[in-house]
Amino acid sequence: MSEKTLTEEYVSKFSEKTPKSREIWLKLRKLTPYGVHSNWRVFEPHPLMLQKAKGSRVWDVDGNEYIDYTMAFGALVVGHANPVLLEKVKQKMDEGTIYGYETELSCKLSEVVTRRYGFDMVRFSNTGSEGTLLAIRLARVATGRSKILKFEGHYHGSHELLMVGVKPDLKHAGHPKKPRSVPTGFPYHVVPKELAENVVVAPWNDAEAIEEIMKVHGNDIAAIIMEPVAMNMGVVPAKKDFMVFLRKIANEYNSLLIFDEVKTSGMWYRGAQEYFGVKPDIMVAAKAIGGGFPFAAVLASKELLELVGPRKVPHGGTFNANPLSVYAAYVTLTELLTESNLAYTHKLSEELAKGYRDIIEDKGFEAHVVQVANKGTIYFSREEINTWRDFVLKVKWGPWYVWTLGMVIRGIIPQAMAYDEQWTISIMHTRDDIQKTLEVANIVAAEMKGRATEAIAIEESI
Ligand SMILES: NCC(=O)CCC(=O)O
Repeated sequence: MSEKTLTEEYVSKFSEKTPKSREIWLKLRKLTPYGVHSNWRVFEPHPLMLQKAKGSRVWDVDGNEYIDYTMAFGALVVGHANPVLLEKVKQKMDEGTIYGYETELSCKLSEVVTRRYGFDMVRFSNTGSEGTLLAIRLARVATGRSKILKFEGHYHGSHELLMVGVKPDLKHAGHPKKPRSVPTGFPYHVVPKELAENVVVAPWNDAEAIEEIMKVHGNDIAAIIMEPVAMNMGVVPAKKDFMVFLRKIANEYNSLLIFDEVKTSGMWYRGAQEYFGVKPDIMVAAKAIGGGFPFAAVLASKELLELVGPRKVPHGGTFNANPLSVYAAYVTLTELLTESNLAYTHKLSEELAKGYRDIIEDKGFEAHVVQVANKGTIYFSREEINTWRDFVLKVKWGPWYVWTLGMVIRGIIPQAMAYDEQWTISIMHTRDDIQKTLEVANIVAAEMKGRATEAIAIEESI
């Protein structure tokens, strides 16, 4: 009888520990595709079904406790069931959940948000997808141009306008310096050809390539949109001089610069502009700023945002600025995601990264850690990852999968359970959590050392 591989061993242990998750998932799979309500939750052999959460911890339906670094894909920098927030929101709920009217608090929150991020005006909605949709619409109307430049591998939500070059299959993606506008879902054309043609795709962190692309398309580009730290190929920050270059070239061609800060707005007090020293024309903030409630904000100058209005640029949404999300965001931004609390998350994140680096060095793994503010990931590759192509071609997925399972079966969810995601550290994580995580990481690494891991192919997760 052949011996089990470590992958097989961990998959068996995972299944043994989570039978109820599996049972529910098998039922759910008959009712919703892949048994998940967001494609990002697909996980082999089955996703976890959670029961409850508190602080840095989550519990699954089998009663297993985990230290969680998914933090709802970064939406929970305040931590699970933050007591300060919940106490207030529970009381607020007695006053009703949604009105379809503005409130005094939506006015106060607009003041807080515009002051914090340094813009004249703001429009609220619920999700990052809605936010990037409005940002693109505004840019097109403001410039009278149709084309958008985005970066290969960057994800801006699940709408057709930007589901191009998101996780392109390299067989179809063309030259690395001049990527093709591959629609997501290829070859099924989820995104109509006419829409994909209006999206010009460029390589991340490659100023030379962008200069050439802008020479061809620059006068038709309404906006350059980016995640300032690319979050769907692990964690790939813009190089600082690249960011300065993007601001400059956008100005040169009269294109707008849009920061999709769905994830980065929860990293620094003033968002990515604080870290990069570059200010966008339009900022889309979401996830963490709502404290775990659906909330997004599109920020821009008065000149740009005043294009929105009846018989002008359409923008609506029944749930926009609903009193619960608004109150949650207000408490989150004024009491919880303070400068000192965010600095605390950065410190823990640095400690985690250092601990992981020590383990990698000690075990001689072909891997490295990237950490920025309260986010980070381990790449099973020694080489630096700067672009989507690097990510696909240089990172090994077998060790990543084994590592993730090895941690999960010992009570640590090291990052969102998708290969392209990262860890998020909340203000409710503790030094003790980091310590425990590193102890487990040491055990998993010791088991992995010297054991081969099966090569696995990466799959589109959207
Ligand atoms: N980085 C991608 C996400 O955060 C998406 C989560 C989801 O839509 O479920």
